[in-house]
Amino acid sequence: MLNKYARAFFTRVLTPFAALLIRLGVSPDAVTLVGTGGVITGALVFYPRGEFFWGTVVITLFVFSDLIDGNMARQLGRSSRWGAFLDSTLDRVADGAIFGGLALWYAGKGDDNVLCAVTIFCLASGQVVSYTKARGESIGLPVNVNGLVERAERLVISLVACGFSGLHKFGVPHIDILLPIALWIVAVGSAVTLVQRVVTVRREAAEADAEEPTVPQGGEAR
Ligand SMILES: CCCCCCCC/C=C\CCCCCCCC(=O)OC[C@H](COP(=O)(O)O[C@@H]1[C@H](O)[C@H](OP(=O)(O)O)[C@@H](O)[C@H](O)[C@H]1O)OC(=O)CCCCCCC/C=C\CCCCCCCC
Ligand SMILES: Nc1ccn([C@@H]2O[C@H](COP(=O)(O)O)[C@@H](O)[C@H]2O)c(=O)n1
Ligand SMILES: [Mg+2]
Ligand SMILES: [Mg+2]
Repeated sequence: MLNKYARAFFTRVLTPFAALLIRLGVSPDAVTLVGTGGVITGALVFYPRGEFFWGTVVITLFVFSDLIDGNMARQLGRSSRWGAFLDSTLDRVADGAIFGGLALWYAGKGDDNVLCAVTIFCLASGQVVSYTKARGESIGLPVNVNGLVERAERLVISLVACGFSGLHKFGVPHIDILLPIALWIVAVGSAVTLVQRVVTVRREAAEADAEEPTVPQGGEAR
């Protein structure tokens, strides 16, 4: 949903900044790499210590690089297969760091086994949700579904809740309840999205097999 409705807005807002980076000689790949490095640093330095506010500020500053790199590549007319691969692969790394950092908090000083498990479920299910699309497309299916909770939703729900929960350390009472609520929402939403995508791939695969029973290249069991 966000990908559909918010992307156009952020493209307009970020295009001048992307153009500036191009004029400065920065490459899209450099933005992808630096952005991911910033997200990993923010997540793994701050979240395991329960510093949710500052962790979220750092992550937010860098996570928008994911919208800037593609924008730069398109302005340059240099959208490439390599760029698409790098972008998607590093998305998975960044997501792993964000939910991994939160899981480390709950496994350590946060001391909550249930929320630790929910956070690990968010991490794993988010990665599998993305994999369903990538694998479905790699065997030649359109995978014509996005589902309830895509990556942008997972990030916005988690980061907004995390940032506000961090205000608890500055004396705002009860606000830290937002993070557990958000993690449960992301966990349930990701499970629903997974089912939506698997059902779609199953239907599309059956239709494709009925038309052409040969397994496409790269489609063998892995
Ligand atoms: C006192 C209050 C304290 C609060 C502190 C700060 C609060 C922080 C608030 C918000 C931060 C959230 C920002 C997160 C936005 C980033 C979203 C983003 O990067 O989305 C990525 C996505 C890129 O798509 P790609 O095509 O590159 O990625 C594909 C995707 O990963 C697929 O995954 P799947 O969906 O299948 O699971 C993969 O399959 C595929 O391989 C991969 O290529 O971009 C979008 O989707 C575009 C939409 C972006 C919408 C952004 C909405 C932001 C909303 C609110 C912003 C609030 C602004 C706050 C600014 C604060 C500044 C300090
Ligand atoms: N280093 C990069 C990053 C991205 N691309 C291209 O942009 C597409 C992703 O666009 P976003 O707006 O979601 O970032 C990606 O599929 C590539 O085509 C690139 O070429 N190089
Ligand atoms: Mg990107
Ligand atoms: Mg991306």
